[in-house]
Amino acid sequence: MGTSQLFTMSAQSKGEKPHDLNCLTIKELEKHAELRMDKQTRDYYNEGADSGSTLLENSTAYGKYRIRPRVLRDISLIDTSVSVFGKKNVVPIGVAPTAMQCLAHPDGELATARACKEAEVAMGMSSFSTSTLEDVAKAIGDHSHVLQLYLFEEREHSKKLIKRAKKADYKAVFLTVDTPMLGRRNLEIRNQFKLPKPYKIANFVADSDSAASETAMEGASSSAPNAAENEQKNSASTQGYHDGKQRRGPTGPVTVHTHAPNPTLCWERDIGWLKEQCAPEMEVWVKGIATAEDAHLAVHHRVDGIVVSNHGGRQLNGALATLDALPEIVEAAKGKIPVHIDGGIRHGTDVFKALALGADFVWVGRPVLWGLAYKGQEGVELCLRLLSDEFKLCMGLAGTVKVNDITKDYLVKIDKSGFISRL
Ligand SMILES: Cc1cc2nc3c(=O)[nH]c(=O)nc-3n(C[C@H](O)[C@H](O)[C@H](O)COP(=O)(O)O)c2cc1C
Ligand SMILES: CCCCC(=O)C(=O)O
Repeated sequence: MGTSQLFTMSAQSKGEKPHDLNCLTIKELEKHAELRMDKQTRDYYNEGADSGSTLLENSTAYGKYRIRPRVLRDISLIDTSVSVFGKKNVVPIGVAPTAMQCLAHPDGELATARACKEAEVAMGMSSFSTSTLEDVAKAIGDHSHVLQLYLFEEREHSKKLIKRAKKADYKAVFLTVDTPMLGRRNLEIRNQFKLPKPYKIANFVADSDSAASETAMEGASSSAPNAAENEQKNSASTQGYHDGKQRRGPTGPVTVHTHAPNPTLCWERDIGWLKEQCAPEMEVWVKGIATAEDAHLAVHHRVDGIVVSNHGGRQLNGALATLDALPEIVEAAKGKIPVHIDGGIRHGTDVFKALALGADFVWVGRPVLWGLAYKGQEGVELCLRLLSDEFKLCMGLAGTVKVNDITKDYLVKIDKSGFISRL
């Protein structure tokens, strides 16, 4: 009997799920997903803006740190759990909001929600999902779910969405603030990305006032009387945002390319307004903070929390990797509001390092999409299990038994010449 089989049986005998011997790491999950996704989806999910250097650095930044493990500490009882949005989360890991999950698997966001419920992990739901926010809320039950929001220039759409989110028991709104314009994603442009039939940007189909709005999503039904016209509008506006020639006010049907980027967003007008709309049921967080200055402003405008994010390297290429931006943001906000982080997290040790540098919680984007493409709900569960198991192992081998024990004392920074510095 091979060692891997033995390992599998030992996991099973403890009542844990058996290993998937074809997929033991997030890297392997990425490879499996690559084979299962069509080119348009693979390019849309995996690419970063411009040369993709920020996308790459989000992951490689973790390699600048090494762990200082402590020993002889009785780590037989490790508690990886934390509390987020008033609920227990079994690990300090959540599923970041990513758009259009039906591209990866027909069950899309519903499969992700069921996996999050099973794994007891919080889910971020994109406004631009291919399932409605109500259906996702039903699928996740009373486990934590938050709604990512693109605040549209057309406030009415956003108002309705917020109302629906409250009713569906979303715990918070994550306002995405790093998309005043759409980042330049060259593969998306070259592929002339469109959501294929029969999928729809589900939240705005239910919300639409007319058949025109319903059919004008990417992948519009050709049976609509004005489908051809809308199709044309869609690709024209996509082009307009990508080449930066002009900004049209986003009137008409809600599409990703016309409505998500909002160049008018600002602290003074929009945060107060959003807090009013969300109170008292839902918290307001800002997702896409990259500097101490903006962390101070977030505290000043009394948001409930921050997600340090560069949108997975899909917006401003050349921006700092999120892990590199984290320390100054933690210094500005720690103890005042919670600081979460996303971008490039591919190992349990990455989660440990982000927490050691002061993050309270991490969110994971692409690996979940890869899990979805690999095996739907089961694949997302596998993704979450790999990261959770690795994180628990890291905690134990580093000599920590509680998430709160993880501090910068457990890390050193190592530069390119091998010089090691304590933090
Ligand atoms: C395919 C894709 C779609 C995304 N869609 C959204 C979205 O709708 N709203 C949002 O705020 N962020 C979106 N993001 C950004 C993620 O929430 C998150 O910031 C990022 O994926 C984290 O980096 P990671 O993929 O390296 O984990 C998207 C990311 C990807 C890869
Ligand atoms: C305007 C983009 C909407 C989806 C998204 O956030 C992404 O693809 O990164």
